[in-house]
Amino acid sequence: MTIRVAVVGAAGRMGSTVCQAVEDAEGLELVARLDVGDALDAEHLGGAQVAVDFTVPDVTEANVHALIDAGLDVVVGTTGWTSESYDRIREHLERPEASGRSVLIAPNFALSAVLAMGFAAKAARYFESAEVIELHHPGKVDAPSGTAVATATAMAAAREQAGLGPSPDATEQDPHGARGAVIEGIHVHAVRLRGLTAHEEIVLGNPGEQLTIRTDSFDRASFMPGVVLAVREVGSRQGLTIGLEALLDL
Ligand SMILES: NC(=O)C1=CN([C@@H]2O[C@H](COP(=O)(O)OP(=O)(O)OC[C@H]3O[C@@H](n4cnc5c(N)ncnc54)[C@H](OP(=O)(O)O)[C@@H]3O)[C@@H](O)[C@H]2O)C=CC1
Ligand SMILES: O=C(O)C1=N[C@H](C(=O)O)C[C@H](O)C1
Repeated sequence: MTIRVAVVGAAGRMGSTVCQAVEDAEGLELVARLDVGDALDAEHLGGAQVAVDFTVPDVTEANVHALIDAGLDVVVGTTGWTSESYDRIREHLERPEASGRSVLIAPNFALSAVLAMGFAAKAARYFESAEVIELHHPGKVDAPSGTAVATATAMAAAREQAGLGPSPDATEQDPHGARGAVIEGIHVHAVRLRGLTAHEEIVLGNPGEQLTIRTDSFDRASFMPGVVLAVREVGSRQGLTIGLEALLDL
């Protein structure tokens, strides 16, 4: 059976790549390309069953609520989500009028990134020191990346569960913010550099040793198998799913 798909943010770097991937995928039909100024209503959604949102952090949550109200299942790659915005989507999906609708939100659809996040969470409890460095193209509007936030959050949870305290750090003066953002106690550094696409390095240290976990998306093609898988699977899930790992047998 064919799944009819609408792409929101279709003119963007990811949206345009997703449109092509949907057109190339067996069993998927691209029925709508929407971007800024297009209403998310029946007229513009072209009978789509699943919408894919790659827009901007400021609008993605409102888009998802509108798409649920329009009767679609939704796959979201846009970043900027928080535990509060996830909760609002969960609440919306529990309303009787949203019965049967499902949403999958993933900060990163590349297999290498999903694995790197998993490896980092597994390793976190074994190292005194842990930091995250994310490196992206200079057109990116948010920092740190959604992937880095998810990585740090999962590592912090693993460290807390293992009873680890803060990483050692004698810094007393940092007037320029050189130690980066601190997410759940993990320092996260963001690099923006012409020529890059999407990269992340997780560094973990113990006396006399270091573990480096690195993922590189050199091309947006790296995200497409994950997006296509999510489009195919979202309709058979219940409620809100966070992370592509929920669909993979890792
Ligand atoms: N989960 C994943 O695997 C990945 C996630 N991302 C995330 O995806 C998002 C998009 O990234 P990218 O494609 O590089 O960004 P772009 O800026 O290239 O694309 C965003 C598109 O959304 C459009 N847009 C803005 N507001 C709306 C709106 N209200 N309704 C519909 N369309 C709108 C923009 O239009 P305009 O330019 O006119 O404002 C633009 O065409 C980011 O949050 C990024 O972090 C990126 C790569 C992988
Ligand atoms: O903006 C991007 O390009 C990317 N955004 C996502 C993020 O913020 O984690 C995923 C990937 O890093 C590419």
